[in-house]
Amino acid sequence: MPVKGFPSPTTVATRLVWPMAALILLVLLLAGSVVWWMTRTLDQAAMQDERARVALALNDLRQHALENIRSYATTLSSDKMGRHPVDPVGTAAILTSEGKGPSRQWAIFLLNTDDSVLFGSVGGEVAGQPQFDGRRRIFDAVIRDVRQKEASDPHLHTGKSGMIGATRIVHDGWSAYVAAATTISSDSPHIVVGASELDARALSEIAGPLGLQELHLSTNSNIRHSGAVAIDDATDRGPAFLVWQSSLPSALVNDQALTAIAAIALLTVAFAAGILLHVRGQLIELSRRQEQVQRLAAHDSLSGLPNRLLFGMRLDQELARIKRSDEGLAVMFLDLDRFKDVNDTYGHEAGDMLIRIVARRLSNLLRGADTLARFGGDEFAIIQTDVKDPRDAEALARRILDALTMPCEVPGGSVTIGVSIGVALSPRNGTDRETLMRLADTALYQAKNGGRNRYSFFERQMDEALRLRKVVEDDLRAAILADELQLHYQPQYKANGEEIVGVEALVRWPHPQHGWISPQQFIAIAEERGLIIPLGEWVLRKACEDAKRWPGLRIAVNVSPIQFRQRDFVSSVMNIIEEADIDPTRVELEVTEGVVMDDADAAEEAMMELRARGVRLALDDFGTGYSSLIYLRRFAFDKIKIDRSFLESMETTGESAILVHSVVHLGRALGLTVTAEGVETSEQHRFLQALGCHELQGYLFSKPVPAHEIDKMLGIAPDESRSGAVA
Ligand SMILES: Nc1nc2c(ncn2[C@@H]2O[C@@H]3COP(=O)(O)O[C@H]4[C@@H](O)[C@H](n5cnc6c(=O)[nH]c(N)nc65)O[C@@H]4COP(=O)(O)O[C@H]3[C@H]2O)c(=O)[nH]1
Repeated sequence: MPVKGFPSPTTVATRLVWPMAALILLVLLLAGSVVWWMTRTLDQAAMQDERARVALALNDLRQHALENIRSYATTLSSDKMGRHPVDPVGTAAILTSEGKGPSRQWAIFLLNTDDSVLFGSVGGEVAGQPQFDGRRRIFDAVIRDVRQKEASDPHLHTGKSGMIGATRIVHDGWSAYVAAATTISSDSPHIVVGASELDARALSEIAGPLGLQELHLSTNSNIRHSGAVAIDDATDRGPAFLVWQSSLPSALVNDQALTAIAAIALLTVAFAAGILLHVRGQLIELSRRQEQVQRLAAHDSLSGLPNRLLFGMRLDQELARIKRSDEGLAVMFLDLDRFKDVNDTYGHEAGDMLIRIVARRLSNLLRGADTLARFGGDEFAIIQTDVKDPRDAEALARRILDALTMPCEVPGGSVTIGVSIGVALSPRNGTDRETLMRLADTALYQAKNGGRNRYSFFERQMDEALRLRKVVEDDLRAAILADELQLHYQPQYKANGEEIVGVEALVRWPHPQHGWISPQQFIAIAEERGLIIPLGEWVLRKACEDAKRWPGLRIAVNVSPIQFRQRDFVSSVMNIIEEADIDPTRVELEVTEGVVMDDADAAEEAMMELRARGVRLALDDFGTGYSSLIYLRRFAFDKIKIDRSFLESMETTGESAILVHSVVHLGRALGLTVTAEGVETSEQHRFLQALGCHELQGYLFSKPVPAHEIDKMLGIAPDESRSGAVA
C-alpha cells in the first residue's frame, strides 16, 4: 500500500529526469553557444584577414599589370622619339610573356584619341580593331579612368605631366581579367590598354601563396564558408565575385570539436541516464521496504487483516466520504467467546488457526467496500458501509453469529466458539471516529455482560454505565486508601422476625462527586482491577471492629471468589479476626458458588482450615447457579442463603414457591442453617416461617443501615457502644 502523499519511485525518477535533462541541455546549449560565439568571432577575423590578403594580392596583380603596360608604353614612346626603333607587336609579345602575372592571353592595344586601334597584339599575334571591339567591355572601365584623369590634369601635354594609368579587375560574365591602361607620354594623346584573363592557372598562382582553395569567379557571393571579393562589372549582368573556400576555424570545430562535444554530450546523457536508473532502482527498493514496513505497521501479521491503526484511518475516510450523503455506516466490535479456552486447551497453534478461520469466515460475509480488522487477541472490528437502516447492521450481526458458532477444525480437535458483537451506527450515534469506536466498545461490553454470543446496539444508558465504570476505575483505589468507604449492616432475624441473630456487612461508597455508588456497580470492577483484595480486607477489618459493639451477634461478610483464591487468604482472615480480638465463631463468610467451582480442591482446603479455626461459611445466592447437591455435601458450609430472586417471583410463579420449599427442606435435611434473603412482605415471612426456614433477612425487617442504627436497634446507648454491651 503506497503511502499517501509519498510519490512512487517512477514519479520521483520522472521528476528527476526532466530537471536533469533540462540541466544537461542547458549546459550543452551554453557550451555550444560559447563555442559557436568563439568560432564565429574567429571566422569573422579569419575571413577579414583572407579578404584583406586577397585584396592585397589583386592589388599586386593590378600594379604588375600596370607596370607591364607602362613599360610597353615607355618603349613605344622612345621609339616615337626616334631613340630606338621598335617592333610594336613583337615588343608587346615579349613584354607580356616575360612579365609577372597574367601572361599568355595578354591582349594589348595602342589606341588613338577616339579609341580606334593603331595596332594591337593578342597572345603575341597581330590584332586590330575587330579583336579590340570583341574585348571592348574589358577595357572600357580603365580607358574611362585614364581619360577622366587626363581631362582633369592641368599639366597634360605641357611636358610636365608624367604617365597617367589605371588598372582594374573586371569580368565579362564568364571570366575575370586584370586590365590596365596608360598614356604613353605626357605629350602624346595615345593610350595603351592591355588585359589578361585570370584563368585557372592565374587564379591558382594567386591562391597558392595565400593558402586559399578553389579560387574562382562567381556571380553568387553567398557561398557557405567562402570568402569573396567583389570585382568590377564589365557587363550589365550584375556584380561578380572572386570567391574561395575559406579554411575557417568553425570548419575545424565542426569537424573535430563538434564531434568531441557530441561525444561528451552523449557520455553525459548516458552517465545521467545511468545515475537516474540507479536512483530509480534505489527508490523502488526503498519504496518496497517502506511499503513492507507500512504494511507491517498497518496489518496484523497473523490474520493479514488491517490493524487498529489502519481501521481508524479507513473509518475516518468512510466518515468523510458519507458526510455529504444520506448514507450511513455501522462500526462493529467483536470479541470471540471462549477463545482463551481454546488457546489454553489446544495450544497456541490451534488458537492461531482459529483466528485465521474466523478472519476468513468474516471476510466472506462482507462486501468489498467494508473493512474487517483485527485489533489483537480475540478482538475484531468491522466497518459496514452503505447502512441505510439499523436492520442492515442487525442482519450482518446475525450472519456473523451464525457463521462463528459453526464448529472450527483446529489442530487437536473441533471447537465451537461464540462471539459478542457491539454495534454503533453513524450518523445516529456519532459522526466521528473516537465516538463511534468508544460506543461500539460500550455496546460490546454490554453484549458480553448480557451473556455473550449475542449482539448489542449502542444505547444511551450504556454510556452512563460506562462513565460510571470509568469513575470507579479512576477513584476506587484512592477511596479505599482514604477510608472513604462505609459499611452498612442488614440485620438477620430468627424466623419469628423479632430477635436479631446477626448482621450482614454491606459496603457503601459515598462518592464526593457522584453520590452513592452501589456495590453492584463497583464490586465487579474491583474484582477485574485487582482491588477486591484490599477492599475485602478493609471490609472484614471494619466489620470485626464494629462487631465488637455487638458481642452476641454474628457478623456476616461477603467474600469474592478472587479473595478466596489468594494463597494467604486464610491467614489474612485469621490475622484480621485476631487483631480485632473477636471470637472467630462470630464471623460468617458468605461465598458464592464461584468460589468452589473455580478450583474445588484449593477451595475445599481453605474452607476446611477456616472451619477448623471456628469461622462459619454460608453459601450465598443459593438457587441461582448450579446449586449442586455435591457442593453442599462436599464443602463444609454452615448455612445456605436462598436468593431473593426466588422470593420476588414466588407470588407470581408457583414453581418458585415449590423450589423455596425444596431448598428449605434440603438444607434442613443436610443439617444446615437456612436463611431467606429479600423478605419484603408478611406473606413471605409467614410462608417461610411455616416452611421451617431458620433465619430471615429483608426490607420487611430492616434495610441495610449504618452501624449506629444497629446500635439503636440493639438498644445500645451511644456511650455504651464503646463497651460493646448488648441490650
Ligand atoms: N430488593 C431487595 N433487596 C434487598 C432486600 N434485602 C436485602 N437486599 C439487598 O440484597 C443484597 C444482599 O447482598 P448480597 O446478596 O450479598 O449481594 C451483595 C454482594 O454480593 C455485593 N456486596 C456488597 N457488599 C460487599 C462486600 O463487602 N464484599 C463483597 N465481596 N461483595 C459485597 O453486592 C451485592 C449487593 O449488595 P447491596 O446493593 O447492598 O444489596 C444487598 C441488599 O441491600 C430486600 O428485601 N429487597
